[in-house]
Amino acid sequence: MEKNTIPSFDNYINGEWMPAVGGGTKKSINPSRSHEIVGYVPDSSEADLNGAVAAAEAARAAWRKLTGAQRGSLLYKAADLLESRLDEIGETMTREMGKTWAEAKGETARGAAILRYYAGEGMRSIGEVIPSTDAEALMFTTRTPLGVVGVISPWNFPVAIPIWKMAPALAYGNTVVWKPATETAVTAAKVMQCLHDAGFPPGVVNMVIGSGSAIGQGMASHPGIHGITFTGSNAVGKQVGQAALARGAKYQLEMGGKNPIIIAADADLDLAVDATISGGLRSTGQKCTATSRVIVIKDVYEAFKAKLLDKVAALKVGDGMDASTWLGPCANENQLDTVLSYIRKGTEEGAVLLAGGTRPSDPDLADGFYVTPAVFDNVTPDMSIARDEIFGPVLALIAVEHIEQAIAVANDSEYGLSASIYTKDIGNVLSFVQEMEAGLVRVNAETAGVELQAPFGGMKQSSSHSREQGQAAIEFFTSIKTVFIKP
Ligand SMILES: NC(=O)C1=CN([C@@H]2O[C@H](COP(=O)(O)OP(=O)(O)OC[C@H]3O[C@@H](n4cnc5c(N)ncnc54)[C@H](O)[C@@H]3O)[C@@H](O)[C@H]2O)C=CC1
Ligand SMILES: O=C(O)CCC(=O)C(=O)O
Repeated sequence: MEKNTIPSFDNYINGEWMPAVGGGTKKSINPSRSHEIVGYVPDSSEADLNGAVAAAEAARAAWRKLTGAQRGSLLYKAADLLESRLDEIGETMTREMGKTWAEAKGETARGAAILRYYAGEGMRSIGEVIPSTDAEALMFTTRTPLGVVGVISPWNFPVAIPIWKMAPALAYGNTVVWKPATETAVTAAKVMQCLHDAGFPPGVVNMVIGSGSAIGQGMASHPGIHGITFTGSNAVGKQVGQAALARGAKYQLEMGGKNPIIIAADADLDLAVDATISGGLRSTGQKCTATSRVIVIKDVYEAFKAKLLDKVAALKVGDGMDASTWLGPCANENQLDTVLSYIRKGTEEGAVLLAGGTRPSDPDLADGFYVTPAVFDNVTPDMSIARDEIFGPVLALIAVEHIEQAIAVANDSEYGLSASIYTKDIGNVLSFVQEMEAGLVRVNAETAGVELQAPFGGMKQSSSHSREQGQAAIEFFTSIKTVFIKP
């Protein structure tokens, strides 16, 4: 189906591609050149969602009865297909949300690795034997799937995040209805095509593309969805959680971050600068694990700042498909507006903008949602740029006297997702690891960079206190059943 050579994509329901019942479509555009349409995608309504939920419900009994190994074999096939389409899917991701092609391909490869990890889950232990007080009885735990799982995913990791939700959901015997972000729905359709080609039975995994208010909220309130897993903003996450709680469904929320990096006086400053740049500015700062508060001990503040500014000045902003680009555009116009408004606010509240924070002067970039990477000096912990999640290429430098103050400032946030420290001092490391209120703490490493085999999630407002990925995923996607058997 082509509209003037621009491809159109459909929902995927009960093993078939189909347009939205009402026929509505939306454009997915390229944030590097906003006039360029990447594809038309469905603007679905409740009728489409109901169809997908009904298909997932009809498929779930047979899917649950397969062995874990049988389910896993389909995940292995999907991984191979995703990997074989890495360039194409990576390019689509770059054209839809702007991250560089290298990052997009890396994320797609990570998607394949996640699929393989959970394919193997089908062969691992799912329970334990517990001694009974009855000498004749055998007591043990097993796991049972939730049923139909709703997956609401954002645009910033359009392959990895939905896969780290869908792969365990499917491996543990659930069926899935997936609502991707419309901004990256073409990428989603290409991921879905891999699952289709892998041969999942009709109805086991479904995709409905549409607005958050219609399909996302519709999923959270749908009585046919037994568990809902969400990644995105705090405001929406809380609505999803409340709607799920109101009807007694299980929910899991991964939301924002305001992640600090602490630079101790004994840090290797070159490595710390590289980690700050990579953690804070890759993917244009649009990671929930992105570094945004850079807390530096005053003894090395000026030296660190000079090295940071040198390297930030060398970062090339441009189209992510251009091999020389280091930093793509913001993913959409709202993100660009948010970033520019925080840059204004930062200056108004008394921080000093040392670099970037403007639209690039290159006329070739005028039609994209570009902003140059910003570094703020003289930031105090009460300023908006030190408190709110900006989700853009903005680094806020905060000077502190000593490590205790650094950790106190780092903890002075409503969020608690990831945090890092650069130091060689074991005392600093131990204080940081023990006192830092974050779900992911990293020593001599950047704040971003989640490993698929380890639990991932935040403290405080960053999550619903659950964990995703690794073995932790089983806690959300299954219920424990305690079995007591007596002759
Ligand atoms: N934790 C993370 O990884 C992410 C955080 N964000 C944060 O959110 C801010 C806004 O970005 P958005 O794309 O607008 O995030 P969002 O929270 O609106 O979108 C995330 C997902 O939720 C869906 N959604 C939107 N409204 C919904 C509703 N009422 N009920 C159910 N689902 C709904 C969206 O369609 C998308 O699939 C960003 O600036 C950033 O701060 C955004 C994306 C990812
Ligand atoms: O840092 C990462 O690799 C993952 C980040 C993430 O989960 C997110 O931005 O939602």
